Amino acid sequence: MSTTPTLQELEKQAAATAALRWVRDGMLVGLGTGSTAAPFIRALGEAMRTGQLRVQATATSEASAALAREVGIPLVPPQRGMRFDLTVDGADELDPQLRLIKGGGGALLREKVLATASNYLLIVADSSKAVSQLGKFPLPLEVVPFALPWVMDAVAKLGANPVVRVSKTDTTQHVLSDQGNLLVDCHFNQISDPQQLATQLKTIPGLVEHGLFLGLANAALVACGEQVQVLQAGATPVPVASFTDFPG
Ligand SMILES: O=C[C@H](O)[C@H](O)[C@H](O)COP(=O)(O)O
Repeated sequence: MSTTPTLQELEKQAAATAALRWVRDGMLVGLGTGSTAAPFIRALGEAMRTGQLRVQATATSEASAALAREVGIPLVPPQRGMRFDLTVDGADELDPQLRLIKGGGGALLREKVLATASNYLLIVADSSKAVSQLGKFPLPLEVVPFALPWVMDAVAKLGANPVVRVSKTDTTQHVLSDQGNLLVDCHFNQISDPQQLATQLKTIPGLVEHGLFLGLANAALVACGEQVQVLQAGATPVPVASFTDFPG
């Protein structure tokens, strides 16, 4: 039984489909995780099936790798010297400087690894993700289980209310990342200085990674209804149809 898609689902689809314009034949592509990255992976698989594009890819999660295999995108494992021409990923929040909160789907560690190893990080998002200040969305952390109590104490001292992520269907079960680590969602409400917070979080032992992505995104495709705008840090948004500054 098919249901009518919500406006948010249509926006995710529109942003994801527009991202195909950034892909060139022969690229090594990083595949993001989540409900906006997934339609991009499907659209890329379809473009490969019809012979429009040939690419290789690496995925930021087991879920995205499974989807990529399903739609026929060849996957390559991580290796020395590997750089991605393009990574396409979602975000939980993005601000006008293209600073991001990511990790709502628990994939922040692999996502940050690929984002850092990419020549171009393209974010795809529905209109609800664009904010003037980061922090309404709880900041995800990936934490080694042994270190949990001390990490919780340390982030509370930074002004957060930290909550260990549990399964939506069984709240007695902790959600684990693909690496087998815990996820902690830090409720700050607002993050006035993301760079300072990122620096402080990096000093906490056992905190493997945090979901602040600063200075990593090159552009974001944000859909508002059927219109997709290209956002770049410090630049006026332009409609995707008139954007020409592609990578490579
Ligand atoms: O860990 C998950 C990722 O950071 C996602 O890209 C992020 O949570 C956005 O996901 P969605 O596109 O489902 O809103």
